[in-house]
Amino acid sequence: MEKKQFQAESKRLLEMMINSIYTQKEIFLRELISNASDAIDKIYYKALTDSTLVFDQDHYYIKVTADAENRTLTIRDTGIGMTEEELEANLGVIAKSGSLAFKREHESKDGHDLIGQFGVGFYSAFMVADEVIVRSRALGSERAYQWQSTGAEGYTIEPCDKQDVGTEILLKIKENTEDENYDEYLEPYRLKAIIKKYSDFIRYPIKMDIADQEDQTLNSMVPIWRKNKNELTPADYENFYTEKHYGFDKPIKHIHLNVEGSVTYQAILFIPETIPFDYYSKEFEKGLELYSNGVLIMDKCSDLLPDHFSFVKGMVDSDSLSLNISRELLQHDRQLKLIAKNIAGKIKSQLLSLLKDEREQYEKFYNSFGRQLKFGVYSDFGANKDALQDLLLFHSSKEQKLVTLDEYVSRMPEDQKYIYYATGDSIERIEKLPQTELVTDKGYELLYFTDDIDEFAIKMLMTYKDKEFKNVSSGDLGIEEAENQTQQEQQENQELFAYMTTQLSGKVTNVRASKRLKKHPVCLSTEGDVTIEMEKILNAMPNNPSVKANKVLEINPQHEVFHSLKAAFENDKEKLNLYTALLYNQALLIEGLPLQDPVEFTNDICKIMV
Ligand SMILES: Nc1ncnc2c1ncn2[C@@H]1O[C@H](COP(=O)(O)OP(=O)(O)OP(=O)(O)O)[C@@H](O)[C@H]1O
Repeated sequence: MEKKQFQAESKRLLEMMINSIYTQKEIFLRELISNASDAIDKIYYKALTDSTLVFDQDHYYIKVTADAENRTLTIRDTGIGMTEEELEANLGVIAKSGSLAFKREHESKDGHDLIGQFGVGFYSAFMVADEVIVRSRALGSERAYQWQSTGAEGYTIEPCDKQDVGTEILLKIKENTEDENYDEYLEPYRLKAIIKKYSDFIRYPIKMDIADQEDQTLNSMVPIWRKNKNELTPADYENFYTEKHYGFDKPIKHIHLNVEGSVTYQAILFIPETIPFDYYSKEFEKGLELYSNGVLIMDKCSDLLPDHFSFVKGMVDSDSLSLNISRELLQHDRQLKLIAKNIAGKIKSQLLSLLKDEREQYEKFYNSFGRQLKFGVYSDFGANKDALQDLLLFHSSKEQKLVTLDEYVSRMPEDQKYIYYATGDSIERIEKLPQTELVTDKGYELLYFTDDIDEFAIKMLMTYKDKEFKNVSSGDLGIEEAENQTQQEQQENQELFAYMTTQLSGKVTNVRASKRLKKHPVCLSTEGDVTIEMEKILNAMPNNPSVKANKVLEINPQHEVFHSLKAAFENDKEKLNLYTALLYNQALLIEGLPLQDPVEFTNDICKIMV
């Protein structure tokens, strides 16, 4: 059977390509500048093997000229140029990349990789131009040719005059429409911004006449991430941070990576010092700048950073990414996943060494972004908790400063079963909590949780180095002497506690003798998973899930008040009711919980005064 070739309707193909593959029109300039840079690189390559050719960097540049009056934009290069046949082959056939063919012939060994590979970028010019005229003179040729096209209607090629080797691409910029302002592509400052954004690290100078300055070079040219770390000073990194507008602060640390192996990439990452104003809001977008071959592909690639490191700023450059023809990133790219994983590991080890060697700096960082790390422990059902637990810090009752979990556990006395913590709005408040008395009396260290995420994160962690976490206000504290003593009181006064529990029904689930109080008469504790602090936080949420903690009113059997309760239970139930209400309200106040009826509370106090 005869095999037939597919026929492409090239007119329709071109139209489709021009109008549907790019999401942003401004990238036409990136594509044309990348082509110009490739054309210069080709001379560089040729010079490597051709001794009659000398590549003197100073002779090569790209020049962008806007003529608003005549609505033309010209991109000129001093590159290798195209012969008549090459104009025909490269610009007359869609998806034919002369650069890809060239690349296959000349293996790159020194990072001078050509950018072009798909053979479509050039046509993006038709997104902003009605007509494109290419004048080109190839290296080693005496003649120049002109390729001219209005897009879908086809093209013509004819001889023309051009003195120097290279290519000149003239775009006749479209008239404005209702939806589209094409004038901006004739405006020098706008053009400069587009060039800075995408083509800042093109190796050759990109020049433009702006205001009174002729031939101003717009791009930085040398990507500092390709430089040797030893050649760079801290100031170089700081300047880069500022120039790239990563932040207004001075970064705490930079990470310069040059990774080769199963995945190859370079990156410069920064750990900022201060929180961006929108950081903890939903407007904040995490991500790193992503470059392929020094050309910007994406300005916020979120897949490169896990949420728990969303504060990191910086860029990644890799030649091993799979791009689609619009030079946008292919989703689910395996290489990208590898890079992201690698980067997360590097950030973590940098933070760990900061914690180890520059504690003060780490604490500065932690004050800004520690909350994000704790969110990281909690979210995704704790998937990242093991990776993050050693980066956490909490205020310690013993040290009166932030300590790591490892520091806490390493100095636990042998008889201490749990890692104890207490929750509250501030350190000062927690210090006064009656529930902490027994634990601190025992000489045990206590961690203070003042951030609303703290307890949620710790519940997700459950244990650290096999030690369970214990809220001083909930359940059994695991301290034995206290256990035996209160057990007796509890049994002897069963009826009193049962009576008080009935009095407080709906408010507490139990009243009992406290194991944790030493000097204070009462406190609230909880039974079950939900603590009072968690109840407060959950109930403050917008979709109020109305979660209730099972509260227990604990009475200190060693306190004198307890004798009054016992006496009232025997002789005067009304007095006992009054005392019960008073003690319950006091316990609420200590916890920072609202009183249901403050007027009744003050009346009750007056009753015992008169
Ligand atoms: N300024 C130029 N100087 C010399 N050759 C050029 C120039 N612009 C384009 N070409 C030639 O035309 C070909 C097609 O260009 P086009 O931009 O469509 O694709 P590409 O650059 O190869 O690939 P990509 O679509 O990935 O950018 C190039 O491969 C190159 O051979």
